[in-house]
Amino acid sequence: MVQLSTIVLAAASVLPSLTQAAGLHSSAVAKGKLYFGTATDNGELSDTAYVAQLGNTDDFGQLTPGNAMKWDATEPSQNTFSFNNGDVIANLAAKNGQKLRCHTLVWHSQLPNWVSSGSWTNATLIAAMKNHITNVVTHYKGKCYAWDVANEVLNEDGTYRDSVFYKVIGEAFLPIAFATAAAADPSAKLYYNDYNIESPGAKASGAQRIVKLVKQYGAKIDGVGLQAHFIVGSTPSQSSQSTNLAAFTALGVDVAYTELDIRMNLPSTSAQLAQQSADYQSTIAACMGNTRCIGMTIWDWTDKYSWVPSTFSGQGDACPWDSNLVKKPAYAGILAALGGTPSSTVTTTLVTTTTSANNGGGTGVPLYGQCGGLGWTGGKVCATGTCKYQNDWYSQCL
Ligand SMILES: O[C@@H]1[C@@H](O)[C@H](O[C@@H]2CO[C@@H](O[C@@H]3CO[C@@H](O[C@@H]4CO[C@@H](O)[C@H](O)[C@H]4O)[C@H](O)[C@H]3O)[C@H](O)[C@H]2O)OC[C@H]1O
Repeated sequence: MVQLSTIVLAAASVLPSLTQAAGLHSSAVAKGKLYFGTATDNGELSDTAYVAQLGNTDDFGQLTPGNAMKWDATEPSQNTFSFNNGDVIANLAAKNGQKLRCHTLVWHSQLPNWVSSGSWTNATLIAAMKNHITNVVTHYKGKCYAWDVANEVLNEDGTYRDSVFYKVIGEAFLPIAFATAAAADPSAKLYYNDYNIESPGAKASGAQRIVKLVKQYGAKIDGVGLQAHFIVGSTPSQSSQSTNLAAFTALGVDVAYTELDIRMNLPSTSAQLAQQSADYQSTIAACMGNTRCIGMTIWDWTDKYSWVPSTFSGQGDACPWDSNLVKKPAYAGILAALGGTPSSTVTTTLVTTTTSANNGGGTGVPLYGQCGGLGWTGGKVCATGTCKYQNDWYSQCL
């Protein structure tokens, strides 16, 4: 009996090093990335529990406003600017010590009517676009780590989308936009941002053409944002994403995952949640494998406020936390790809420590419902070979 107590106390004395939990952002930074972050939106900021986790800088070192900096929000009528909602999020990020990705300056969507339906000439639209960019970027000067200068200007085949900007100005609207943003805030990183450019293909090639175009005009472009609005089970493979990232970074720009979420048909099943975890993990791993993939942002962190259900009928559950703000298996998948240390309870650690002779550790990929792989701190093998997902990690044998 005395001997057993001694063993338990000895195990407890090493607990801090065994149970030190590192969150998503801390783990990303420890591996040389600038941030792991999340989008947020003004309507969510009255939810106290939501705001508490949003400000948890162990998980989130960066925020992106989901809507507050778009053209319809910042310049609803010509030359009348409104920064109230954007300021709320910029100030919150500053208060929390989080980087701010600013989103977005030139986009065909969420444009006020005066832009999308105006009677423009080449000269008047260039002037209006430059005025918008100059005012908005100047207002946030010094506060934005990066700006998504242009968003989604490509069709799926890599040709230009038929936006008012392309129709009236032609492709020159892109270098003009980047040059204008650079003049207003020389220290902000300037990004081209799009979806379905996360694996090689015509649209990714189109984005690479844009990088070259902007550079050819002598304007600054620092990076390409890959939105990564994926679907469970059809997320591009890690190798395809890695090849794709390398094609961008070979052009001398940074890359970042800017709007990552992975949706599924509802209602979700445990198999879908397991696949979602694997899909998040392979995507984050692709970024981790490229030194110029500087950060990762999820498009909000909880299903409670995800944009997905209102946009894609019958789909949802796209985030790493569920609508009760509880971590899903996806969280563990992301953390494993970041090389982070999962949190575990004292009980788990003690059991793990005293059964280390059965340690099944190993270097495998941790998947929902399995244990003994990377990220399962003690490497404990359950009698059944499976673990129960509880709290925020696989903490009990079934
Ligand atoms: O409150 C929401 C905002 O959260 C929302 O933010 C935008 C969300 O994503 C970006 O734009 C969308 C990107 O996905 C496109 O659909 C894709 C169609 O192809 C599929 O293969 C792919 O999986 C889909 O993602 C949407 O058509 C785009 O709108 C954009 O950068 C964010 O600003 O905006 C609407 C607000 O109500």
